[in-house]
Amino acid sequence: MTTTTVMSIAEKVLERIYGSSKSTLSVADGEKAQRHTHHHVHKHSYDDSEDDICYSDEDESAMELVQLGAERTKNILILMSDTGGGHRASAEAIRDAFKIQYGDKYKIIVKDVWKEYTGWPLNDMESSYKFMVKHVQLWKVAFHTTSPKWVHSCYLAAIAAYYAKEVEAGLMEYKPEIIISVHPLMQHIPLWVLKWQELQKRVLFVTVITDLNTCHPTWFHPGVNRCYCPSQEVAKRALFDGLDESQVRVFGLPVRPSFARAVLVKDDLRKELEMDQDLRAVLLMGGGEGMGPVKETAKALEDSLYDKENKKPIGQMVVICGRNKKLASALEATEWKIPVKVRGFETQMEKWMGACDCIITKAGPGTIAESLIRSLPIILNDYIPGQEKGNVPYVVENGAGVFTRSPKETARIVGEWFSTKTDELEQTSDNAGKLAQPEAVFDIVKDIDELSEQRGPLANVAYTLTSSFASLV
Ligand SMILES: CCCCC/C=C\C/C=C\CCCCCCCC(=O)OC[C@H](CO[C@@H]1O[C@H](CO)[C@H](O)[C@H](O)[C@H]1O)OC(=O)CCCCCCC/C=C\C/C=C\CCCCC
Ligand SMILES: O=c1ccn([C@@H]2O[C@H](COP(=O)(O)OP(=O)(O)O)[C@@H](O)[C@H]2O)c(=O)[nH]1
Repeated sequence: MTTTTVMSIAEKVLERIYGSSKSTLSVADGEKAQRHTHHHVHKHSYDDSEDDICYSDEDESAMELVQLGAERTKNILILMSDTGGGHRASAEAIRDAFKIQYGDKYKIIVKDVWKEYTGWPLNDMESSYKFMVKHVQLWKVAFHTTSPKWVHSCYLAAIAAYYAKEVEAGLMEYKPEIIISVHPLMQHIPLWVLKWQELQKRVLFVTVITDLNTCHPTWFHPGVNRCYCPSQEVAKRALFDGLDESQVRVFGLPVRPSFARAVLVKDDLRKELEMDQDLRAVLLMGGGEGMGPVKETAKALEDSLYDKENKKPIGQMVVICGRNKKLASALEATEWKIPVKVRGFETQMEKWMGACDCIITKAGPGTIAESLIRSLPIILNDYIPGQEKGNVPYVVENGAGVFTRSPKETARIVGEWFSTKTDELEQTSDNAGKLAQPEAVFDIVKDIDELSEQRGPLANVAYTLTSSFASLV
């Protein structure tokens, strides 16, 4: 890809937005489209410091608005997509933590702006993603071939050429003073839009990464105010990809406050969830989509948790199928020798995790982080190539669990944990608890609040100053 090609894509984007081809661009790569257009109805001059803003005459009237609206509720837009269940879970975690910490100070909107405002392929990432991860080699190729910056920048610039205006309209409906992206593909286009609208210094843009280790480089955009990394490993990658230390913070992966703050008693939970009070319990799941070898593992567990000699169960099983309805109906229709609960998409995961003694799951980062908070020993039975690969050593090397793809081996391990190797179960549980970062989500929202406070009330008038934005709403 040559600079000229990137330039022509960027020019096309500007043409789409401003309907003019007279824009003069200086483009080093797809990320660095500088806007020097004649489209400056409201021009403001900034110096390099974020806090030091020089005002023009127009801004004086804005300052009056600032004083009037200084205490106004600030809008936060969280950009997410239901590609898997983890992005929504993290978005909701951040929303809930803001509510707990700051009450009505912020109005939080969680949205898939792509889905609501754009067209194919952005509006249907869920099914494209589901298709690709089902054909796992396809995902592997897509993940790795799009990793180089020039490749994904070109794809995203091409998409922006078609949809930047729609994304702009989407952002404008919510007039956010703060944008939080919890998805790897939601940095570039919104940041371009902010840049073209000269709102980059007024609207706070932060990324919260929801992968624990081998994340895709699209997560790292140098234009963000903060990049929250869940682990030191991800932080290293961010720095390597060009982010500055001042942009990077490591607090952990945001998990819903219902996990972090609730005091849960196993006996009470089992009563509430109508589980057996005495038998040890294994939780079996496969992320929000119910992926991986869930059915085969359930069958194998039925055998390993049944004492044939004494004709009685030595454990019980909970299977959470998420949005996989086919899996749920197949398991519900099965007769089991041991106590089994089959559930669809559960909204109170903290309770099911709190009621169980270990978990079997694919290597989804959300499920892993939640399990660690509940001190659950983890058996990882699958991972999505690319972003989930690195989650396996994260769990195994820290002694919080084991990895095996074999349903029989999985069932054997659980059988031993529940009978002859209870010490190992306890030790693994202790190790898991040590890795837990229940406060991460609160640290993240506190840092965002501090950043927002540093900007002062000026951010409140971001959308009264920019004519082209205002004309959209
Ligand atoms: C030069 C040859 C190129 C060959 C590739 C061909 C076409 C590109 C097709 C697809 C692009 C694939 C994008 C890859 C980057 C995605 C970054 C990433 O990590 O995304 C992860 C998310 C899912 O989130 C993860 O979910 C997990 C659980 O399931 C887990 O929770 C994890 O923590 C999460 O991170 O993936 C996506 O959202 C994928 C969206 C797929 C979009 C498909 C659209 C396909 C149509 C055309 C291509 C258009 C745009 C692609 C833009 C690519 C920019 C990289
Ligand atoms: O029935 C379900 C199944 C899953 N989840 C949540 O969905 C998220 C799954 O995220 P993860 O990163 O583990 O995997 P993904 O689904 O993204 O592949 C976790 O927060 C789970 O607690 C849920 O709330 N209800």
